[in-house]
Parts: sequence; structure tokens; C-alpha cells
Amino acid sequence: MALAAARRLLLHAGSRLGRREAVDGARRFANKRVLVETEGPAGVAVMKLRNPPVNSLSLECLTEFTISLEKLENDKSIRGVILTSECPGIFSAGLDLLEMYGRNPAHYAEYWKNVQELWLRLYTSNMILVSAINGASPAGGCLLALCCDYRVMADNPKYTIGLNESLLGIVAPFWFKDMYVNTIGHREAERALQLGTLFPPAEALKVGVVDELVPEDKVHSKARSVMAKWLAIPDHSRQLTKNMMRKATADNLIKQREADIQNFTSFISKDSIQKSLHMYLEKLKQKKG
Ligand SMILES: CCC/C=C/C(=O)SCCNC(=O)CCNC(=O)[C@H](O)C(C)(C)COP(=O)([O-])OP(=O)([O-])OC[C@H]1O[C@@H](n2cnc3c(N)ncnc32)[C@H](O)[C@@H]1OP(=O)([O-])[O-]
Repeated sequence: MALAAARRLLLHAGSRLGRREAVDGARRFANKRVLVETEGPAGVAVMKLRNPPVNSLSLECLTEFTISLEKLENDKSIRGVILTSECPGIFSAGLDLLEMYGRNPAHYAEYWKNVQELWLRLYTSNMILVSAINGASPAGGCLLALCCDYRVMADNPKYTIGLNESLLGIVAPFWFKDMYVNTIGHREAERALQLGTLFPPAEALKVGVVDELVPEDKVHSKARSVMAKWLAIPDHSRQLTKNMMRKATADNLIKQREADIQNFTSFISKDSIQKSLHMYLEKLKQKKG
């Protein structure tokens, strides 16, 4: 309820800001955790996640992300979005573990609904989405990248990408899996999901998790040049083709959203799963100390 009100406020504030920017000619709007800049080639927005330290997808971050996307979808002058991060060395650490640990079932349900919402909006977007992966991209971070039409990754062996849920003692839901299969094929997805593989850039390119590697300082310029190529295709034919390729996967979730929320809520509420998450969070802390 409170979140719905916050969402309305943000949308309203955003549209007022949008009008002011149009007058100033400064094409930029920002929520606290997502910055959108629309300067550069016509019709292209750059969306930067900025939820330090690791761009984890907290409920607030998911909401702001979804609202920003909604605004861009509604802006008929925008045809493409480059998705990237403002946090050095991190694209996104994925879903916020603290939203899935030590909370109550109502919170888990609310959180999951918002995860679904963002995924559906990203995966089925009519806009061209190119990810400029400029850092580590585990689990939900990889999910964001997989939603894009093209993935450019910084060739830095310190960065890894993949759906590593099984390493945390949790299970990627069927729609994460479906999108992984669509991207890298059944055999690679099966192996990578069971092992929770986090691929370094060269391996990510080899299996097809990403489409291209470039030196770190070229990630943005490459994403822009990729975008230019995609923009040259007529929107209507590209959009219909994208829809044809992705609709069945999205529909698979749409037809069972409520059951998926219930599955997630009962799974994540289990003592054994909470214990696994606790251990994983402790491991992250120890790594730091
Ligand atoms: C069924 C469900 C499907 C699930 C899907 C998912 O996405 S599950 C998600 C799967 N995601 C993963 O498995 C990724 C786990 N994270 C990592 O592997 C690393 O943090 C890193 C490689 C992203 C960055 O390394 P780095 O050395 O630059 O940074 P650092 O490690 O020092 O962390 C800094 C602070 O951030 C904290 N924090 C980190 N991640 C999360 C998070 N997701 N959430 C919340 N907090 C997180 C970390 O605890 C620490 O907190 P502290 O102690 O300051 O209070």
C-alpha cells in the first residue's frame, strides 16, 4: 500500500521533472537509485544503477527501476536504452539478500511481486536494450543483463557473470531458467545452473552469456555503436520479431504469477533456506574482514 503511494508520488514527481527538463533542454531524470540521461544519440537513454555499495536490487531500487523504465516506455522519442552501473566494479550484485532474509511472508510476497514486475517489463520491452556490463554481475545482476537484446562486457577477469543461486542454497525460479536456456541453450544452462557458475568474461563470451568483450574503457562507446546498428532497423519489424521470440517465455510467468509468488514465499521462509542465506551473508562479511 505504502509502496503503491510512493510509486504514484515518484511517477508524478518524475513527470514534473521531465517537463522542466524539456524546457531547459537538459534531458535527464533521476530517482535516488537510478539515473537516466537522454543526451547523446537521438532516441537513446542511458540508465545507470546507483545503489551503492553493490547495486543490490532492494525493494526501493526495483521500484525506482521499474518506474524509470515505465517513463521511458511512455516517452515516444526514446527507442533504445543502455543499461549500466555507476558503482565502480559492480554491475549489480543481484537481488538484495536482506529483502529475502529475516523478514515475514508478506514482505517476501511483496518483494517477489516487484521482482516479477521488473523482469516482465524489461524482458518484454519494445525498446532496444543494450547492457554495458562494467562490473560483477551475479544472479539478479545477470538476470538484468539477460533481459537485454545485446550484452557488452568489460574484459576484466575480476568480473564474473552468471546465475549462481545454487551456491547460495537457493534455486533460480523457472523464468530465470527459461531465459538462460533461451540465451545459452539447454545443456550449458543446465550445467551452469546446477553448478552456480560465475563465468569470467572470456568464458561468458564462449558460452554466449555475453555477446562481446571490450576493454573496460570502451564498454560505453561500444554499447553506443551497437545501439546505432540496432536503431537502423525499422522499429515495427524489430519489435514484432522480439515479441515473437520472447512472448511464450513471458506468458509462462504471466499465467502463473500468483502461484510463483506463493512458491517463492514458502520456499524462502523455510528454516533451512534462511539458514543457508545466513551462512552466505556471514561468508560475505568474513571475506571483507
Ligand atoms: C530465488 C531467488 C533468486 C535470487 C536471485 C539473486 O539475485 S540472489 C543474490 C545473489 N548475489 C550474490 O551472490 C552476490 C553476492 N555478492 C558478492 O559476491 C560481492 O558482494 C560482489 C562480487 C558483488 C562485490 O564484491 P565487493 O568485494 O566489491 O563487495 P562486498 O562483498 O564486500 O560487499 C559489500 C557489502 O554489500 C553486501 N552485499 C553484497 N551482495 C549483496 C546482495 N546481493 N544483497 C545484499 N547485500 C549484499 C555485503 O554483504 C557487504 O555488506 P557489509 O558487510 O558492508 O554490510
